[in-house]
Amino acid sequence: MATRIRPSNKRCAVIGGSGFLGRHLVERLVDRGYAVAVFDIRQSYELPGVTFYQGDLCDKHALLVALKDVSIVFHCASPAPASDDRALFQRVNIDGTRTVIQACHEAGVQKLVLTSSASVVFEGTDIKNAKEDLPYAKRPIDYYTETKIQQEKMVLEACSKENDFLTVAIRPHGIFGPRDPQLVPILVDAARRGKMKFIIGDGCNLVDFTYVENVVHGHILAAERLKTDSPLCAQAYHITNDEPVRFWDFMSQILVGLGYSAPRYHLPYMLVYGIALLLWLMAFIMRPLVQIKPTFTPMRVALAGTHHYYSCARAKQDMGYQPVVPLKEAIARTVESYPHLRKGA
Ligand SMILES: NC(=O)C1=CN([C@@H]2O[C@H](COP(=O)(O)OP(=O)(O)OC[C@H]3O[C@@H](n4cnc5c(N)ncnc54)[C@H](O)[C@@H]3O)[C@@H](O)[C@H]2O)C=CC1
Ligand SMILES: CC(C)CCC[C@@H](C)[C@H]1CC[C@H]2C3=C(CC[C@]12C)[C@@]1(C)CCC(=O)C[C@@H]1CC3
Repeated sequence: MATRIRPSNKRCAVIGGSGFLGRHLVERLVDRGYAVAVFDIRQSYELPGVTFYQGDLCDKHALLVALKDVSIVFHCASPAPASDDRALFQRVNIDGTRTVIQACHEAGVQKLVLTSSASVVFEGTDIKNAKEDLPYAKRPIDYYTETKIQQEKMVLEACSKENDFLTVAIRPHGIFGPRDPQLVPILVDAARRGKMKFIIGDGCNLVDFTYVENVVHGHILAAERLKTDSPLCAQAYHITNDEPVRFWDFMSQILVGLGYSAPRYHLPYMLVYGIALLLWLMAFIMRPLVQIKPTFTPMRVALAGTHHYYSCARAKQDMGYQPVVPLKEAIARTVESYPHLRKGA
């Protein structure tokens, strides 16, 4: 029988490594002495120790070139949730992830770490300190979440000790930090257009916002602790800041830090949700004629007006996870990193 040569444990690939989370992950991996291959549809930066492979993860042949001699693959590519494009989510998150698994098998990759999402259990109603054993959402709030569920199931089911291929899923929630193209820019855009005067609901709902470096730390711990005899095989792990915060306090701290006023006036949750649903339906019907992108989508309103925070006790127990940057420090670093989004800039 031919002996399979084991690729170096310090050679890994980051699929989606040009993105917000992916780039932070790549930078940390390089600091830790890994040789990194980035596979992405775009190249957004250059870094010593990193080789870029531009391609679509649905293309197995392109992937195989990037995965040569790689022992660990981090899969953190996805279309943006805001794209709301069902066919695209299906193609990239489901068909594409199937292709990633096949390519890993063919390239002799030993570990696959998937970036899933804590939202896989979120149905638009309160979630308080949920553990990972909560069932997947039966009615996911959008196509993005629907395909993240199927993606996670597929990756965890692919775990096979016999075939020397181990998998684990990380479920972050509300990632934020320097270079994030979503949370802070969307918030500032809404504030600049005078849309951040209102608090949806009573403003007491607790939410997890997780600093990007903590999410990166969770991914690297998972990869390094994933072994045949470890409890991590085929498991999902919440990775949070472990400091649930009032959604509107968090938004206010970012806004005030950047020189904008904090939202003050309360609006009933059901009223705003109803309006958002109506606007979403109108945008959907008019899609062939005109592209409308409402700020307050039903998904964002649900996220802004309900409790959704998660226990990371399993990650603490199985991989020794602890957040490395506390929330206060994380908010300060984030605010400082967006000088161009300050009021008046
Ligand atoms: N941002 C957040 O709050 C959260 C994000 N996540 C997950 O974390 C992961 C990373 O998210 P972000 O860094 O925020 O997103 P991002 O949009 O900044 O990065 C995603 C990257 O994937 C790449 N990509 C997309 N389609 C591709 C394809 N077909 N082939 C190759 N590359 C492709 C993009 O070019 C981009 O560089 C995603 O899987 C997302 O579902 C999970 C929970 C929360
Ligand atoms: C206009 C305001 C009411 C809201 C502005 C902030 C929002 C853009 C963000 C607040 C919570 C965020 C969040 C995500 C994206 C950005 C927010 C909606 C995710 C949907 C990103 C992908 C995930 O997997 C789950 C995240 C939950 C929280």
